[in-house]
Amino acid sequence: MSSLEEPLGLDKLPSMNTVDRIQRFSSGACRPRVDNLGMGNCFIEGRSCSTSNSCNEDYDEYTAETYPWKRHTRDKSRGDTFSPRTMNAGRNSMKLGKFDDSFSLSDCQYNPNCNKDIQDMTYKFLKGIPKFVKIVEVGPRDGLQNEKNIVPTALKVELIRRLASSGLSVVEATSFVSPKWVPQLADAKDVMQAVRNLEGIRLPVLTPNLKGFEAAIAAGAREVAVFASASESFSKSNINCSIEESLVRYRAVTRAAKELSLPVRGFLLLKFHRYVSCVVGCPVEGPISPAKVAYVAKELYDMGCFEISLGDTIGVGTPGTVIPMLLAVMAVVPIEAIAVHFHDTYGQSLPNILASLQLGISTVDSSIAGLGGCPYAKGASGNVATEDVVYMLNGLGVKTNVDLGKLLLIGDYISKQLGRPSGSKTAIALSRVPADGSKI
Ligand SMILES: CC(C)(COP(=O)([O-])OP(=O)([O-])OC[C@H]1O[C@@H](n2cnc3c(N)ncnc32)[C@H](O)[C@@H]1OP(=O)([O-])[O-])[C@@H](O)C(=O)NCCC(=O)NCCSC(=O)C[C@@](C)(O)CC(=O)[O-]
Repeated sequence: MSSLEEPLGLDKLPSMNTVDRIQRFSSGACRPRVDNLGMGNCFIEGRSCSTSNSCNEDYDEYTAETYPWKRHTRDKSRGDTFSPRTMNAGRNSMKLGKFDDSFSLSDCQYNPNCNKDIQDMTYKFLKGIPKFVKIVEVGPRDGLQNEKNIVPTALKVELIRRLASSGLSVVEATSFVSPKWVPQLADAKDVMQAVRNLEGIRLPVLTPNLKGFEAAIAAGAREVAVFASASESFSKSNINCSIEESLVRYRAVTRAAKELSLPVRGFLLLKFHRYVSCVVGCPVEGPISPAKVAYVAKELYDMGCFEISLGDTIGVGTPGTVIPMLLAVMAVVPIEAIAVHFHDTYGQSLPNILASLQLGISTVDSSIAGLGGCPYAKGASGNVATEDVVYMLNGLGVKTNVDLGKLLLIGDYISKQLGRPSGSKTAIALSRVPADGSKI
């Protein structure tokens, strides 16, 4: 393994003091936002509140609700104990069957049901995790944009319809970009017109400039996303302009959207260049500093993007690189406006998501069946699979309102239509479990 391939070690992580400070900042960041883009009240850990004090008060109540064993430890006389069962919440709770028995070891030393140290450690490890996580499904856009064969419009529309019925509240529908650059999404207008009246679902679309924005609005889009890069070379290869030029374009888009009172999401494409050499053979720019990422994120936020999705476009980040980058962004953008978007090239998505959740981030992008890849990012593989994210969140007791069973069926459907196995580890694992042994 060359030094370029070595993951960053713990010694490169910020000190706990920094993390504590930022966590305090994140509660402090719980403040009303003055704009008309749907962020009037702060929204932290799945609940809205209007002042940082009320958020702090809510926190105690929230931790007690989310981690019932915290209360249980205070009331052992009732015989209540921490049980793995309490980790599961929401519509898709895992029904623990045979596996549950394996936790009931007679030796108390190894039994989480009666070991207070384990309860305390578990609580400490999980306490920053939000109670509710919003999943932004990007399969129909990011997932399909890199498909070599043109996917029929009717299939794209059917995929969006099915995803909308799974409990997801946001499904990225398509991109109004140049068909010369992304031929797969040349049918953006037809897709949008077919799904525009779906109820109970937000359907943002990507718009790289005013031309794309106007086409999106004409086709019925009611939410748009702009996408900037933290790397000059990547900005050039993806949207054919410098970072500053892209920010000028996006200011025009956000201004136009504001006039129509439409929300704008901002994507910030990252490349952890330290690792690029092992993917494409030549590091062009060296590492992108967290400060550079924070600068572009703040520009997007200040121009009116209600949410900034931080995208590890080629999936090379590890918690060692992702955490410092997130801390830098959290210092300038309120935590409730930050989302994370990981590709799974090196299998780092779930650890990166867990680290993000521990910092308090509560919006995660993912793609059904792990579809995806960016046509202008060589080596980019699929996004983290939505099924895998929901499986992990269910296991953590975090609510998503998404039905994992339905997701698995949709993932199976689209994988079969595209003629390839699912990229979801959960889907693959469960497809091997006999029907009567399924835990879902
Ligand atoms: C930005 C441009 C358009 C600049 O492309 P350009 O060639 O510099 O544009 P131009 O202004 O010189 O115009 C060239 C032609 O494109 C047309 N044009 C111009 N704009 C549009 C438009 N909106 N829709 C349709 N057509 C358009 C324009 O009308 C003209 O047509 P012609 O006169 O030659 O017939 C181009 O580079 C482009 O479309 N890039 C999109 C690349 C892309 O979609 N990448 C993937 C999305 S980013 C991503 O996947 C990462 C993300 C978000 O998922 C996060 C992560 O994974 O980390």
